[in-house]
Parts: sequence; structure tokens; C-alpha cells
Amino acid sequence: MPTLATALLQGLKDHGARELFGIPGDFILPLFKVVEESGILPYFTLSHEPAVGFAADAAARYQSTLGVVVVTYGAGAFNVVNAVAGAYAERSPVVVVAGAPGARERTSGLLLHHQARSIDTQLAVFREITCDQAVLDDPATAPQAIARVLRSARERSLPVYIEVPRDRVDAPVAPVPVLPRRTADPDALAECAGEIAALLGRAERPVMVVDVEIRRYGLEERVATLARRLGLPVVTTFMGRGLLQAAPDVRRGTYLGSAGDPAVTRLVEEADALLLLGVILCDTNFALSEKRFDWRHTVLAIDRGVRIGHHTYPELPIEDLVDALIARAGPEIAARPRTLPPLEDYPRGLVADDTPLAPSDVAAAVNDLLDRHGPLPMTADIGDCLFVAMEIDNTALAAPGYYAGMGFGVPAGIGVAAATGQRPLILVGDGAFQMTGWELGNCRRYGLDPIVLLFNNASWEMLRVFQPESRFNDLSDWNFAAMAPALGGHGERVATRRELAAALERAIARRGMFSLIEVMLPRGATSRTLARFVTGLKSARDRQAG
Ligand SMILES: Cc1ncc(Cc2c([C@H](C)O)sc(CCOP(=O)(O)OP(=O)(O)O)c2C)c(N)n1
Ligand SMILES: [Mg+2]
Repeated sequence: MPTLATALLQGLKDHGARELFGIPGDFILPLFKVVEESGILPYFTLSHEPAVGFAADAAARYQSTLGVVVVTYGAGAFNVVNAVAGAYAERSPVVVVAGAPGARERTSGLLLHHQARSIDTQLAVFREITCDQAVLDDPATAPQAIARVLRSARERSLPVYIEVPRDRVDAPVAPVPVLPRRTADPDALAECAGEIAALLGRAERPVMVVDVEIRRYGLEERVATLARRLGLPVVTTFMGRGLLQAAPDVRRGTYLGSAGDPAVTRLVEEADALLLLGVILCDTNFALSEKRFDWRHTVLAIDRGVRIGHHTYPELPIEDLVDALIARAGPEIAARPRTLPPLEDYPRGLVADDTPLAPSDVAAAVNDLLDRHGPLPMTADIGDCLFVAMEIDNTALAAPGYYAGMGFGVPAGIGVAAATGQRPLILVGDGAFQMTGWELGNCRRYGLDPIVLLFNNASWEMLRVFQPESRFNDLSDWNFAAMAPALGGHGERVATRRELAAALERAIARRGMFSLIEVMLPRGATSRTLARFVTGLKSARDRQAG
């Protein structure tokens, strides 16, 4: 008969988890012992809990399955709150497994180490940033509770919380079942698909807009098929950047409102029907829209619901909707005859000369590199590096574009490398690197060799563009490249286009250790995309101030 620990780990694996990230502590040591000795799931420890949270989140995004983070009670769990909050905002199904005191400790009458206000404060905090929770204090009900919570994580693509009292780890329990997926009511699904088909059929300029949920539910291929069957051009949101990498025939670019490619902006804002699949209606995606949605001609499928006009179909999973629309659509048809924007032309052909580097040069150099060597999974932090990522040809990208929490980039890259065995390209600014970049020191243990592009402008530049008068945005130059060897990697500084192109080629050829390329940039210089974003935001604010 399994124990609570082995049943939980096997249950995670049966629900799609492929590895876990964590940092042990005395309240979770018994479970961590089983993690190590059972071998049910590969596990990776890093140096600070925000990093294992980000790594689990990125692993979930890249594999379109559950990510798992295992932390100790209190000090460990509260350290991972920000990463889980970001996963919630961006709909990444991270399973938080947190240690907790045992039954006897609870009644000792003593305040326990790692305890905050009360023993259950940890559960109360995670209730706010997860969609379902279970406290495994009763072996008789634990398997069903685990099954219920893991199904919630998969169906909602949101984080969940599982609390493991440390005196329950070895309790004998029944195996964790996998509960059946809750599908759409067939009549509601038929009615909804029919209504959407009619709306699109009446339109002359319909457009499909896609965002993170089509990745979370592994729907990219089916969505591309649907677009071909309906003859719809597809645009990604800012958050959805990197989606449909394998479908360049349908993908027409990324919608950035007034900061984006005018042809793509026109395509979306002049559409007479919008099919929004998995789209988060957030400011990052739509703050720069020059036109508000006309809900009479807009369909939004997200979070197991479908809104059409001013009515909603509840409990209608997006994967069922996409399948139903594909089933109704005829054979592939050519896009309706109208001028479509050319596929976005990304900067390429960087002249490798002695011109000092500007941020957008990095995008051109990376596009040239990927043209020569093939795509690399990419992670980006918040900062101008994320806007440079918008100038890099559509390659898979994991970045906190909406939640916008710094520190994600490097741990996320480590998570992708550990989970998938692929070699990621990590984009990070100096400010964000100061937060979590040191996690690169863990690459040696696991034989990971990411390529890190560190944008060193000795500045919190994204803040400076909004508030140039503030001197607190001035950072000192930490000379990060010089520290790379001590962390087990290779580091070099580049200041010209020639140096960057050569360093990238050397990094591609260098295997078995991380390669950190410190790109020296002047304060005040930003990418073309960030400059347009800031201009767009300022004019949007002026319009609102009216
Ligand atoms: C955890 C955390 N703390 C603070 C912020 C605010 C913030 C930004 C956003 C607006 O909230 S952008 C930014 C500066 C980033 O500096 P760096 O990494 O060097 O990149 P760059 O120089 O390209 O700006 C900060 C501090 C944040 N997003 N996340
Ligand atoms: Mg900076």
C-alpha cells in the first residue's frame, strides 16, 4: 500500500508532472527524503525559493503540463508567494507542495518556528493565489483530495496548494485516482459553436487572436488547423508572443496596439469579428489599443467559459470549443481575399562592425544566430530585454509579460533546461540579474549550459523612461562577466556589434557550462519596441486625462 508521500508523488506523475523543483526544510524533510529515495519524479534544488517557483512555472509553460514546487513551512512557502502569484496571473498550473507542522505540534501550546500569525496563516495566504487547496491531515480522505486539486490545476490551468503535515508522510493511503476531465455539455457546446460559426460567417474581416491558454492546454496545432479551416489570419497578444511558432502560414504578427506594427494593429482594430482564444484581457495586452472591443462581434474563450457579445456559456472548456469549431468547419479555405500584413520583418543582418551596441542590435544578432543554428527556447525577464524579445523572430518564449515580476528570467531558463533537456537562451537586465541571476551557480551540478544575454545598462532603465528625473534608477556596474567563472560558467563583456556576434558564436559552440554574454549598453538607450510602448502609454494616459 502506498504511503501518503509515494501516493502524492505518483499522483503528480499520473496527472502529467515530469519533475519537481524545491528547497527542503525541517517541515518537509520527510517528504524530500521520499522524493530522493523513491525516484518517482526527477527533482532539482536551487538556491532560493523564488527561483524554484519560477523554474516550476516555466517548466509547466514549456511542457503544457503541471509544474511542481516543494517547499518547507513558513519561511520557504512565503518565499515562493510572488512566483505563485505570477503563475496565477498568467495561468500557469504550478502545484505548490508545502510542509506543515504535525498534529501533536499544533497542540503543543508553543509558537512554532517559521509560524507567522497563526499556524494556518500559510494556508490562508495560498488560498488567495491558488484555485484549489488540500490539507492532507487525514489519510482516509487524502487521495481524493489530491485528485480533486490536481484536476482543478489541469482544468483551470491555475496554481493549486497541497499542504503536507510532516507527521503524515509515511501514513498508508490508497493510491491517488485520476478523476475524469469535466467536458462541456454537448448541447451548450453545439449551440455555442453554432453561434460563433454564424458570427464569423457574417464577417468580412474576421481575425483570430491567441494568447497563453492555447499553450497551457496544448492546443497550438489544433488552433492553427482551425485558422486554416476558417481562413482566419491569426495574431498573438504581447503575452502570447512565441505561440504558433510552427504555423508561420497563419501567424500574422503580435498585436501591440499603438506600439506595434501598424499593419497588424489595423488588422485587429478594423476586424468586424474577433475570435479571442485563451486571451487574458489585461493592460499589457490591450492598454495601447486605440479602439475598444465591440462585444457584439467579439468572442472570448478563457477560464472554461465562452463570452459572445453580452452573454456567456459557463463550463465550456476551450479544448472542447476548438474541437467543435474544427468539426463544424469545412476543409481548409484560403484567407478571405483582403490585404493581409506581411509577416513581421524582424531585424536581421546585423553588420558586425565596431558600432557601439544599442538594445535592438541584440535582437538582430539573435535573429541571425537562430537563422544559422536553429531555434532555441527563450526566457526573458522584465525590463527592456522583454521588449527586445518582441523583436526576435517568433520563437517559443516564457516571460512574465503581464504579471511583470522581475527575477523570472534566469530561474525560468534553468527550469526549461532541467525539464526539457533543451538549451535555452535567457534575456535578462542587470537589475533583474542582481535578484536571481546567481542561480546560474546551480547549472554546474546539473550539467546545464544556457546562454545568457545580460543587458547591462547599469540602470533600472524601464523605470527611468517613465521617471527620468529620479537618480535612484542609477545602478553601479557590477562587472557580471568577471564573476561567471566563479559560478562555474564562462563570461565575457561585449560593447560592439562585432564583439556580440563573435561572442554568440562562441557561446553556441561552448557546451557543458553556462555562457554569460554581458552586453554593455548606455543609460537612456532603449529598444525600438519599448520606446514605442512608452510613447503609446503616455498618449493613452493623455487621452484618459482628456
Ligand atoms: C520584483 C520586482 N520589483 C520591482 C519591479 C519594478 C520594475 C519594473 C516594472 C516596470 O515594474 S522594471 C524595473 C527595472 C528593471 O531593471 P533591469 O532589470 O536592469 O532592466 P532594464 O534596465 O532594461 O529596465 C523595476 C525595478 C518589478 N517589476 N518586479
Ligand atoms: Mg538595467
